[in-house]
Amino acid sequence: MTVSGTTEAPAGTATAIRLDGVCRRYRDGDRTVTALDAVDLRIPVGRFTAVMGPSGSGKSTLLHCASGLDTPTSGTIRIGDTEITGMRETARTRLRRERVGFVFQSYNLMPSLTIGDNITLPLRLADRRPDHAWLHDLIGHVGLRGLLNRRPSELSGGQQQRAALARALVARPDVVFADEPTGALDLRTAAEVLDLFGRMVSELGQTIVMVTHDPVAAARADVTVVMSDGRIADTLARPSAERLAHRLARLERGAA
Ligand SMILES: Nc1ncnc2c1ncn2[C@@H]1O[C@H](COP(=O)(O)OP(=O)(O)OP(=O)(O)O)[C@@H](O)[C@H]1O
Repeated sequence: MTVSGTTEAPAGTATAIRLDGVCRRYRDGDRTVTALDAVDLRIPVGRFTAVMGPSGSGKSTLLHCASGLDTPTSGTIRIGDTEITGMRETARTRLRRERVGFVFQSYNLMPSLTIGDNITLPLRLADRRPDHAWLHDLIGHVGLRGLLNRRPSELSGGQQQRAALARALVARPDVVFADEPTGALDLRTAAEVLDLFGRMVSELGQTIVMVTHDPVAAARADVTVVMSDGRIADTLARPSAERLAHRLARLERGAA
């Protein structure tokens, strides 16, 4: 398993996402902001990886670049064996649709569609037929059987986030990226959603990458990548929430 201070995948584990020397700079008036500063990172297949760090440390930029939503200024990114840097926008869009799933803090379900239609939307967008056995299993896993004809506004926050996870998984993506997925949930519901993420990893071998501010959420992951000033400060295997909170507090005070 990964240990503090390294950014290697655990020995013998395949790599789902690989970043080499990734920089992302933004122009801000006459200033340049370096959001990612020569990041090298391996995200292992079939593991739950959390990304945390102080506000402005580059977590969202890392997620957007690694998922192909944004393009780095320099460096290379691979999803599996496919290098996504240098791809045209249409090819990247297709790759995201086929191989990447997303879960957002605000669920982003379509209010006018039923939960069932929300979950299968990625298949319709990709013009793919549903695999009915998988769909049946998936809906059982996320505990939404019996709620498929409801609209999102008729579900609790936790149920909506479980629907969003099912939508992210329906096309069997290589990796699911989750951006603060528990940010809008109360503690108990957040714990239930994190349990579900953990089960998708341990039971289905799904690769999940989750950006979070919350040390308690990050502590549920197999590996936590801690960011600071656009760099990776640590990669920690199953750290406790206390250790992560302490690490974050030090980084927020500006200590290394
Ligand atoms: N579009 C942009 N234009 C200019 N600067 C940007 C842009 N997007 C991000 N930045 C800057 O890049 C740095 C990293 O931002 P990023 O959003 O990745 O951090 P973060 O760790 O996700 O922050 P938070 O936890 O507050 O969401 C910050 O200094 C931010 O102000």
